[in-house]
Formats: sequence, structure tokens, C-alpha cells
Amino acid sequence: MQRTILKNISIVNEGQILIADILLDNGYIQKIGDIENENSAKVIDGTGLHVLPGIIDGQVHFRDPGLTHKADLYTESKAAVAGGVTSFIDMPNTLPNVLTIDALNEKYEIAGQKSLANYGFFLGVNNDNLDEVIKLDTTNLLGVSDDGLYFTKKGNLLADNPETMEKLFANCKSVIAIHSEKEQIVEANEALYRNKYGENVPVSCHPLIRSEKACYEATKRAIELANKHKARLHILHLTTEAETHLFRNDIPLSQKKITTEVSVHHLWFSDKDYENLGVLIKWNPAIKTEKDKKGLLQALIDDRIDLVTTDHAPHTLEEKQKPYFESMSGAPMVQHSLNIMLEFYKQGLISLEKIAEKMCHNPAILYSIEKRGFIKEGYFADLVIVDLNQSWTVHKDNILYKCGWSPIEGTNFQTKVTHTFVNGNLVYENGNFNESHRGMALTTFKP
Ligand SMILES: NC(=O)N[C@@H](CC(=O)O)C(=O)O
Repeated sequence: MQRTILKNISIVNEGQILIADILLDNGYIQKIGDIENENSAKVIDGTGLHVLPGIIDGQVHFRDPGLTHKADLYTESKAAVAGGVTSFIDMPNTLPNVLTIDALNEKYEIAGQKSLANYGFFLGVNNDNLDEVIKLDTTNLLGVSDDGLYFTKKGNLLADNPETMEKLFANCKSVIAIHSEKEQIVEANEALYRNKYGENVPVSCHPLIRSEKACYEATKRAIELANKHKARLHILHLTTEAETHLFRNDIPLSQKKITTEVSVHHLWFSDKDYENLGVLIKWNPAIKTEKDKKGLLQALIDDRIDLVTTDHAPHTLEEKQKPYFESMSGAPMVQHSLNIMLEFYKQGLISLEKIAEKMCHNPAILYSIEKRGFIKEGYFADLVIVDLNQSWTVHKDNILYKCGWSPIEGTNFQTKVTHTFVNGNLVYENGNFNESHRGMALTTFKP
């Protein structure tokens, strides 16, 4: 592996920005400080550039196996790396649904063959696989830490039986990660709008169907259960300002039993955008109001929200461009999440240090990901270099997703990812890839 020296670079890490050199060797950050140039090492002049720990995206849908006409672990991990993402945790609504350890192991095997970034996988839960889930000793899971569980109505992945919920919260030792929308409320709203519009419900009704109440009630109930059983709960992709008040910011993340995240699209879009973008921004949970969007950013900054994720959920344009009820929910984001957050930085809305905390440090803490998420000697050399003064436009020609489109096509960014290192390998450099690099499974040191 090529020894690399990053010279004179601004290091964004743990609440500070310091200019120094970094030596990468044998996959790790060997030294931070004043480093002499060596003939045998590749030297990157970091003058005027910033380096952050590689982004850890805590929620993606890379569709592999079973839905690979939309995306796969090779294409989407490549897009991820181009956006500065060096590790990801993938959701269980692949085919077969990940409801058994065998299905989980199959995904690790596929990722080992295909993924350019480091990978972890969630196990799903439904009303029938609970005994298997509870039996899990996470330390047995081939060294993985991404032991969250996942609820929602997706194929076979709904756990809505109250007894199942009680038993799960009482017995599960892992992080219980929940897609939090109350299906009964969503179904009642759907009926209401079908009555009004028949099959021609406009997509602008999506946030009224997948309503604030549906989200709030589900989140409140999950928190009650977690408190009752002292379980470790994580609410995925929060979308309403109202829910942000259910979370605390008076204790450090490492002591929190209840955590949450926001996905970049809920910070970027609001219901005003349905008019121009229509079903392309149909997501579950829905993009909501301008007030929600602002409230989410505020809660991210004041630490009621712990992480930024993408919920990268690619579908083909054909699957999207359909009438409201038939159009699939979700859109691809993983290549552009850091750029979006850096755009907020450019607008003076968030600091670089806070971005590193929410996209790098906190996912590592929350999911007990060992030796990643920080720029420290002895840690894996997962790093992203950004130029904060280079503009570019999202265009069909530079979108790397297998589905070939993005809801932010045409957006002009003022910042650019120039280099991404995964485990010390320079996997992405100014539009070029080391395509033969393969990432590693994420390890854990959970008790
Ligand atoms: N977030 C989405 O809108 N879509 C997700 C599924 C989901 O989380 O609902 C997908 O897998 O497409």
C-alpha cells in the first residue's frame, strides 16, 4: 500500500480545525504533525484544502441482493466514495428480506466482493422472527456492530403486533432502529384523500397522508417503550419539528439511550418543492413543511438530533414517474450528502466541525464502530479531502448511481470532494477511481 503524506492541510476533527501534515501508512493514520517528505511516499499538497474523517452513512438502501436493477453494492459504494462516504450501513429491505442471520451473512459476502467502501448491515424484524432476533448475541455477528433493527411496512418487514414490540424492547440488547410512522394513521389518511381525489391524489398530499401525527405518535410510543424497558432506541430519519422536542441534548451521545438522526433531503427540500419536482421527491417519511425543515436543522445544531444520514433509496425513473400511489418512495442521495451539508456551511448555517461531528464522529460512537470516524493516530485512514472553493453542477454526466438520476440535478455546489481514502487507499481522486479496492466489514467492540 502506498505511503501517503498530506502536507499542510486543514484538519477538521473533534471541534477544531488545525493545519498540519498527516502520514498514512499500511491502512492507518500513522502520524499527525510535522512530517518530512519522503521519496517513497506520495505527497498531496493540502494547502487551502480541508480534510474530514470519511463520512459514515448510517442508513442506505443499496438494493443488493434481489433489487439490483435499481442499484448494487458496487455502483452505489462507488457513488458513495465519490461523495466522501467511506462506510455505510445498509437496510434490510433487500430480497430476501434480511430476517435471518443467513441472509445477513449473505450480504457481507456480496459486499466483500463488490463494495469500494466499508460496510455494515441491519437485521430486520417482523412479527415472526423475534425469537431469532432476541437470540442474537451481537458479538457473534462476524465482528459487525450494525446491529440495529428496523420496523416499517415494507414487504415482510412490519413489526406492529403490540406483544412483539413489548417483547422486543424488553429483550433486545442491540440498538433498536425504527422507521417511525404509524401505519394505521397513514392508512386512514390515504382513505380520506382517495375519497376526495380518487386515484389522482396529487403528490403535494404526501405529507398530509404520511402526516406529522403519524410520525409523532409512532416516535412517542417507541420512546415510551424504550424508557419502560431501558432499551437502546434509535429513531431513523426524523421529519418533523414536533418530534425534535422528544429528544434530549443535556447529556453526551455516549450516555444517551435514545438517539435520532435526520436525512439530508429533509434538511434540503420542503413541501414547496413538490410543485417542481413532484414524485421525484416522494420519500417515506415525507418531506414536510418549511417550519419542519428549519426545526430539524436547529435540532441538529443544538444536539437533539445526533446524526446526518442519507436514506439513499434509489429507484429507476420508470418506477418513480408514475401517478402518486404507484410511484415508489425514495430517491438517491449518497453521492451528494456531504456537498449538501457543506452548502449549509457556505450559507453560514452550520460549522465544519459540526458537520464532522454529525456525519463522522457520532455514527462511529452510536454504532460502536471501532477506530473510524475520527482523525487520530492509530485509526483507520478513512479520510475525505474537500476544496471549499471549487464549484460544479450536478449533471447526468457526473451522477454515478446505477439509476442514473438525482432529485438535485442542476444544483450548483460551491464545494467539491477531491480525494477519498478508504483504509489508507486513495480510492477516489478528482473523478478517477481505484476500482479494484474493496472495503472491510465494520467491527464492533460492543459488550
Ligand atoms: N425511504 C423511502 O422512501 N424508501 C425506502 C423505504 C423506506 O424507508 O420507506 C426504499 O427502500 O425505497
